[in-house]
Amino acid sequence: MSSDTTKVDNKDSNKDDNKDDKAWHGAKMDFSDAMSYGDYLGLDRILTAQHPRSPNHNEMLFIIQHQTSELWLKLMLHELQAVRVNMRAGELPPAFKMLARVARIMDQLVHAWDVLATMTPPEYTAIRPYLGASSGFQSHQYRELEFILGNKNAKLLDVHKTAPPAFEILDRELRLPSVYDEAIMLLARSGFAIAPERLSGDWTAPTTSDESVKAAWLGVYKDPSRHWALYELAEKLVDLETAFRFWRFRHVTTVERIIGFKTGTGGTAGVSYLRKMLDVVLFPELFALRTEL
Ligand code: HEM
Ligand SMILES: N[C@@H](CC(=O)c1ccccc1NC=O)C(=O)O
Repeated sequence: MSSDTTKVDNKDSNKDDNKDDKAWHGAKMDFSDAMSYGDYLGLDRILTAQHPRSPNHNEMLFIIQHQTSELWLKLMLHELQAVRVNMRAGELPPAFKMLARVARIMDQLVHAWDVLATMTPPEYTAIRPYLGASSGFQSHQYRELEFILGNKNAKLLDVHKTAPPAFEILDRELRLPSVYDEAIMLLARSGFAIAPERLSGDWTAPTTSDESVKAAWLGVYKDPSRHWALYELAEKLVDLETAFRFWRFRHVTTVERIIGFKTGTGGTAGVSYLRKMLDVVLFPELFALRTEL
């Protein structure tokens, strides 16, 4: 009896298997004259760009972790450049959508540390001698992200002086108003009194807290319904900065877990340098005002 049941079940599942076999019926199979998935995505280039230098199994993880991070950085920069254009044009809803996307990408990069943290100190020690003086410190896309968010530092351009395209891009970004500078210009255009020196001139300096800006954001937070768009903008920026802080924290804790307090391959003190970066505040007034609400 029970074997009969089994038989019937098998028969049924075989039938289902047959159905599954045909599920792809009609799929195009010949791409000799048509663009395929791999063609569209340039997979021949992306999937042949992993060149481990050590004989160690774990180097593939290290390479792919960084390559995928650079792709996400590329998308973040693409979105933030459009955010800036939209803010300048007063088109806030599309800017909100893009800012939300950037914060979610940053969250994804925060969680990506879980994958890298599966690499133990001995595993990394086997790879590290093959990295030479290379380091994330030299990531021009990361530096551009810091700059577009207002954490400017002209001295950090030096590392790119022998790589002309990256140098030019960073030099240009250094001189442009950041996304946060654009937000402050919006405050001014909405009628808030912003100190004139905060609205013009040298954009190459890192963001510092300004009393007039803080007073303006306070005005927004004290009457959200009257200034809804600015309120929404402020909260989107706070979301993004919060995700970025988590990323910095996961970086320094993962680095400490893997290399302890060794000097970095890029020449900095390592963990103590990365710990200092935890003090960076991208949008200072947006955090400072909270004490006063
Ligand atoms: C085993 C994993 C990692 C270790 C041991 C490590 C270590 C370090 C160290 C020591 C520094 C300081 C600069 C130096 O002297 O080299 C640094 C900077 C940096 N790393 Fe990593 N890192 C790791 C993974 C990553 C990953 C996955 C990324 C993602 C793209 C990354 C991005 C960066 C960036 C952007 C900087 C510059 C930070 C700044 O200037 O504020 N790192 N890293
Ligand atoms: N700075 C790291 C090396 C490192 O992590 C790294 C090396 C080459 C390419 C990307 C890297 N990732 C981030 O810094 C170290 O000191 O071990």
